Amino acid sequence: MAATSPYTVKWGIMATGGIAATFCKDILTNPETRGVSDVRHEIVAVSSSSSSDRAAAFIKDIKGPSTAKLYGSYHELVADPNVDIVYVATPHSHHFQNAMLALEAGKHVLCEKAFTVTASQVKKLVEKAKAKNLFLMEAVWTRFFPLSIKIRELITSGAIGTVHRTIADLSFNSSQPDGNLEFPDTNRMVNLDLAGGAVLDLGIYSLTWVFQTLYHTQPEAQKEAPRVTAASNQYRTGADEQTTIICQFPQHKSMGVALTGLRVATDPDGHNTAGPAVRIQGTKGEIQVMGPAYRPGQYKVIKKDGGGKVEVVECDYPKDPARDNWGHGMYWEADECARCLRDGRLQSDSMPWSESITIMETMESALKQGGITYPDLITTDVYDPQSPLNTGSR
Ligand SMILES: NC(=O)C1=CN([C@@H]2O[C@H](COP(=O)(O)OP(=O)(O)OC[C@H]3O[C@@H](n4cnc5c(N)ncnc54)[C@H](OP(=O)(O)O)[C@@H]3O)[C@@H](O)[C@H]2O)C=CC1
Ligand SMILES: O=C1OC[C@@H](O)[C@H](O)[C@H]1O
Repeated sequence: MAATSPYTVKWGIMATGGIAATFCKDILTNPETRGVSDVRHEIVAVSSSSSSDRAAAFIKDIKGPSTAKLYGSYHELVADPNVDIVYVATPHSHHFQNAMLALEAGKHVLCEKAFTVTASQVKKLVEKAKAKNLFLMEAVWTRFFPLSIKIRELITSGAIGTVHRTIADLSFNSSQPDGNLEFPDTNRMVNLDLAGGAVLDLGIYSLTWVFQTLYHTQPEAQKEAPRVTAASNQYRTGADEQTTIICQFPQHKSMGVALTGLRVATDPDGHNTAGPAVRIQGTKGEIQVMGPAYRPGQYKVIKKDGGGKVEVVECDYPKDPARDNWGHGMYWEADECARCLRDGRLQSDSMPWSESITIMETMESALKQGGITYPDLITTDVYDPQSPLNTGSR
């Protein structure tokens, strides 16, 4: 029998910053290096809001195909008939306007986390995707790791009994001796105009662990939005520099604690000496995930009746020797997009629209309780193709 050829998805890349390079290098790796043969990826166009020269420098940097179209505007990218799906890799402040620009142009969308700045913006994107029969997904890559899938399976199979609590932390030590953070005030990590702050950049991962262990694993009819209690410390820019979010799921008698911050680190020495980044606690035992929460390398299963024995599972991120030994782990979410497009699915079961909305509502509530407010330009849910967020006139 003849082998079926892989389904090829044609990507258009919106923005040329750090994560765009990481993602593109991943999708340029040979899928066979991770045991995948049913889908493959092509980069057919790259756009920069600053210039087409910047797009050209980007494609050179990632050793991308010379056939890729190079655009000096996001509008040109979304108008390219050869592009199937747009990867939105701009700062979170821009996601709503940029993703809507692509959906309006009839493109499927994979949008970086945090999906948007407000829950109302996510809802508008979902409505548009539904109305136009387009695929849309928040790029929470961590959900697609074999490690995450395995842990969700362990939970649903009852391996650690009924899960009543998850504690997850993603925090970096960016403190300087003068009391400031290491980022200039204009940097996207702390700049309110770019939706800066710990929650939207890092807290989303702590919440990912809370949600994928206490919410996603529940039967559809029993999914329960959390009661949210939160507190933030504000940085001098007005962004949150440290936030703690308690998610209470009363019907399930469970609680999630999502910690995030830029003052002290989850992993102070970079060797996980301080212990797990995530603890998933059930009646029959506990799963511990060794950080960082966005890209863990190991988990442990500690059983209540395990007699002191701990199962330790290492998790690999396959590399491609033909592409400078590259392989970061973003290819798995890209493979999921390809399969959804191939199968005509508008949303992924692993990161469904309803869950993105509930998580965004959780973050919005936490930020409100922490007294964090973002400018109108980036919180509006009114789409404007000529918004400076779409035209690049910063
Ligand atoms: N999944 C993951 O592991 C990670 C995800 N991210 C997410 O990706 C997004 C981008 O982050 P990252 O790549 O680190 O950011 P960078 O600052 O490195 O890049 C952002 C890019 O967005 C474009 N852009 C458009 N307008 C602006 C503006 N006003 N200010 C700055 N940049 C602008 C620029 O590209 P151009 O000039 O070409 O238009 C710029 O290079 C964020 O939402 C972040 O949360 C980030 C890191 C890791
Ligand atoms: O998504 C992310 O993961 C890694 C962090 O370094 C980065 O700030 C964040 O955007």
